[in-house]
Amino acid sequence: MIYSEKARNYATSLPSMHRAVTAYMFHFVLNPDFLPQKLNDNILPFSAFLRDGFGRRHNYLRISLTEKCNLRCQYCMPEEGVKLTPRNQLLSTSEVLTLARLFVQEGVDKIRLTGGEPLIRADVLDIIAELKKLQGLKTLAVTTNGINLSRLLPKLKGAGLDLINISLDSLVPAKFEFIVRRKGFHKVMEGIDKAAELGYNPVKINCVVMRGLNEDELLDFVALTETKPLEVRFIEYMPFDGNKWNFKKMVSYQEMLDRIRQRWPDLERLQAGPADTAKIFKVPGFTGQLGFITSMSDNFCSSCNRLRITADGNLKVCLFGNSEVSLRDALRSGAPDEELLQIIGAAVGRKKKQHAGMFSISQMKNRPMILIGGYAQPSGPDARTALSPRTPGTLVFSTKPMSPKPNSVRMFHNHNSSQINRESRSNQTRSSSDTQLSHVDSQGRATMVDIGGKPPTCRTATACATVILGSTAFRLLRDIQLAKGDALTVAQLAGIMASKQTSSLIPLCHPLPLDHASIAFQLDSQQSAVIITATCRTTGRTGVEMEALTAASVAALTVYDMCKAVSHDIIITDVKLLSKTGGKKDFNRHPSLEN
Ligand SMILES: Nc1nc2c(ncn2[C@@H]2O[C@H](COP(=O)(O)OP(=O)(O)OP(=O)(O)O)[C@@H](O)[C@H]2O)c(=O)[nH]1
Ligand SMILES: C[S@@+](CC[C@H](N)C(=O)[O-])C[C@H]1O[C@@H](n2cnc3c(N)ncnc32)[C@H](O)[C@@H]1O
Ligand code: SF4
Ligand code: SF4
Repeated sequence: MIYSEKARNYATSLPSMHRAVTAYMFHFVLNPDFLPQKLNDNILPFSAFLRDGFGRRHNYLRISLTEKCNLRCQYCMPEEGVKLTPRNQLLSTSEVLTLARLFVQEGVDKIRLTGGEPLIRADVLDIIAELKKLQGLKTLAVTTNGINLSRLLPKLKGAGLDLINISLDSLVPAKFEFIVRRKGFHKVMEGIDKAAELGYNPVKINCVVMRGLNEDELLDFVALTETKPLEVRFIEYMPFDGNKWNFKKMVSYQEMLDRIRQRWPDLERLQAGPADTAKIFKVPGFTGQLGFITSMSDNFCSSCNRLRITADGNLKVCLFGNSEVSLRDALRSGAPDEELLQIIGAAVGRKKKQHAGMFSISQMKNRPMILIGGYAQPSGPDARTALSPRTPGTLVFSTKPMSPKPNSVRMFHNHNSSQINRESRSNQTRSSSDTQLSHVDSQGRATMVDIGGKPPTCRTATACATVILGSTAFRLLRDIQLAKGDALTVAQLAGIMASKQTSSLIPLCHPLPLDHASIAFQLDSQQSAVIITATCRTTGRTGVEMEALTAASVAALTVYDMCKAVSHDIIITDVKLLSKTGGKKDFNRHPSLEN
């Protein structure tokens, strides 16, 4: 990074004609890490201001034209909308164009207009027409929700729009309206058809896949590519400020691919562009293709070529980074190009190697997606309503889907708890989307179930174990005459301590704060046995039966250990759960033993 900084500083002192070449050479000479990668790169110099410390060249600029939107997608923005930046603080048409010109001059050759909803900005046609005049800009693209598309597209095309990406998360009109909280399904479909009719190929369709909401439509979306020139891209649901992202809502690339491969086993992987967000596939013989945008499970940061300008004029060098610098302020204070470039170069130079991973980014402070441009934030109560396991009930949409399967009826419901709750696996017949084991991921590896979204409740569990001692050991234990001492006192402490260690012993068990743990003994002289009963209580999101079972088992082992000098013929048996309460379904084997 130091090398890049030096290159930039020196370069800005030169006449602009020599700047890029000189900065390039400095980079080459001063940065030892730079050489091997450069040899693989395009030989042409690229502005040092747009190259980061990892050698990534940022030739793709995403400009957010507005913070406003005519939809309220649950994963992107709260129903009431977001607090909007005052109009005078948003970039004007000429400011957008000035900044775009500067970036294109430095090497940006692709600009995507996004938002909010870019097509509700009144001057969008003028902006496109003016951008199109920039020398060096090869691709001008828009990402839109498609509501205004069929009406505007002929003019957008006339103004020079090269590529169009359209968001569509459901093929079921009622579900579409539920997700976006507005009407408009047919308008979006018309927009998609219009794009195909005007020759856009592929027309990219962005579908954010969310568990329990639209994951059951994957195959229907793929089927759309049979005859239409579409690239349907399944996007892993991403966390943004306030969007209540939760690991369990995200359907991973691997899981999606597995499901699609079950239907189309000969799905072919295609070669994607080096900086593409999507991994591309095709069903042989289909007109279109499909893709997966795997920001969460397999990030594509190493080939990142993106920068973004927010509608209020901040440069954001990473979607998941929260450092921003105001180009608007610099522009309005009359900063010349050189100074703007210094600001841009410094920000690009600070860009991190990659985002911090899905757990970290879900914790970090960032803008809501709607205010970044590119995707938005589900926030507010409704996002939870749609997805949270707290919400009881089943939402059923019986509207006939646009599906090639004639009789299928779409349903979506909050079945999350069946997937996250270790208590509730079981006898129920499961839907196909439910068949995955809760402790096994799509690759068959162990996973700890995410219980973060469940409400804490008071939960108890009682388990028992029986230790058959034989008459001599039984008598010595009962009369506290064992050489090792009072077996039941030691076993009682051992059981309590073990209950607190359960999550360390059982790999996929959650650590739980125990409110109480107790061990009781019954002496059965007929059987010469000790019956151990362990009860645990917590206020938490998952049950305590493993704690109770662990406590009973370890107490039993301790009894064994205390008595083994007397007999090796000791049997530990009947380790079982007797009861549990406070979860989705209570369980009671022997009501008489319940606490
Ligand atoms: N991690 C990450 N994901 C991004 C970024 N830009 C876009 N995406 C993801 O890509 C999805 C679709 O974005 P689009 O606006 O269609 O843009 P795009 O994928 O760059 O489009 P193409 O130009 O067709 O490649 C978004 O919803 C994000 O999931 C980025 O900079 N970083
Ligand atoms: C913020 S929107 C802006 C452009 C336009 N309004 C649209 O919906 O296409 C850009 C893209 O981000 C995606 N997006 C928004 N929130 C997201 C999230 N939480 N996770 C993944 N993608 C998201 C949207 O589906 C959309 O394709
Ligand atoms: S994703 Fe966000 S910006 Fe795009 S249509 Fe939905 S609410 Fe609007
Ligand atoms: S997360 Fe940041 S570094 Fe990674 S691809 Fe997106 S913008 Fe680039």
